[in-house]
Amino acid sequence: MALRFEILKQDGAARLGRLYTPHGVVDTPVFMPVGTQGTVKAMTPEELRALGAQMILANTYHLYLRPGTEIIREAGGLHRFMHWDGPILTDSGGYQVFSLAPLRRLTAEGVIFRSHLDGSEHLFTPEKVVALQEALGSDIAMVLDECPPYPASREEVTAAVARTTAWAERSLAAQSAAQALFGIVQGGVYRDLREQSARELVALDFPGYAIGGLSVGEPKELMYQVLDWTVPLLPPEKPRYLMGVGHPDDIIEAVARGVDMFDCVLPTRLGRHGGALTPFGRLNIRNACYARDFGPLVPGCDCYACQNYSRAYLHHLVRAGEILGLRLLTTHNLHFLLKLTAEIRAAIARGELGLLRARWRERCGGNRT
Ligand SMILES: O=c1[nH]cnc2cc3nc(NCc4cccs4)[nH]c3cc12
Ligand SMILES: [Zn+2]
Repeated sequence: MALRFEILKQDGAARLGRLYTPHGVVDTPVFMPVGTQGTVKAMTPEELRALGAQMILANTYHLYLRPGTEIIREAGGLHRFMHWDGPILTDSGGYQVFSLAPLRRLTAEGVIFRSHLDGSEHLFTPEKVVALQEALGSDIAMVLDECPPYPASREEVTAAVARTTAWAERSLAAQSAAQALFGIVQGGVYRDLREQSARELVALDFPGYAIGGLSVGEPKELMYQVLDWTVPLLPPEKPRYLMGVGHPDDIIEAVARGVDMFDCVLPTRLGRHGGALTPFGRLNIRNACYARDFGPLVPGCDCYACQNYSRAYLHHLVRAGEILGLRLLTTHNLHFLLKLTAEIRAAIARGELGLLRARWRERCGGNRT
């Protein structure tokens, strides 16, 4: 099914856009909080909405194994089941099978794997994964693809591209509901394989395209180079989604190269371990130096956590394993990334993304954001 995508402004390769989904309009560039098991961990949908979240991601692999997509279908679909009425994108599970499931076998038909929960054996085929996502009722579904690890040989990546294209074709043929399906470009870090994968998928005329096979441990510079090769080959009038990204600096660099959609577990996963995103890199509140620091988590941050609690209190909560600690850190980290993407959209609207990019580079210097 086609997905209406409007480009309101260009700033270099960066685009300010609007994505019209059955569950609402999304302003792009957009950061999607990750709700792997049908919840963005520790956050209610109302809190997500208040933080400015527009669209969230859920994982077909996890929801298929538990509670099962049939239960979710009987509940009326994932939106009703989890009480989130905004757009939802579901990942197909190919990546999760490779990164989570012990024992898996790739065949031309699909991937056989054992559940990481109880060891039971399952088969994912392109057709089955489309059907699962239709049962979940997500607004945007991803094809079953093969994401090679990093590093991977040319032979491995060549085979992954061929399988990904063949599975993409079968996925389109298996569609029966009005759900937008995105193709996923693979090709590792090999320019010719990226070009081949993009060319083959563009010929299949998907309503949107994801760039896969990145944020899998490769150096940042290599990820940016793969984007330089790949993004220009994708239809400019369709949305581009960089899977699993990411860190603030990576989001800015990818937007500057023409990417519109992002997802990453960083803000929630980092928050659960006491990590906080700041304009100057990261801070870990568990550090003893914060035990008597009565200032805000991040001075100048206007989020609920920074406005109402001290570093000392957050240090205590996280050290004591108190649930409120991870909720407050998650609140701050999601606010940080959602606010950054709002600032990116405003900068593109003003034709000043270059300024934001330069400011971010000088503030962060080399350290990880
Ligand atoms: O090629 C892909 N295909 C389908 N889903 C993906 C999800 C992905 N997520 C990451 N990285 C983000 C991560 C965060 C923590 C573990 S991985 N890279 C990814 C690549 C793919
Ligand atoms: Zn804050």
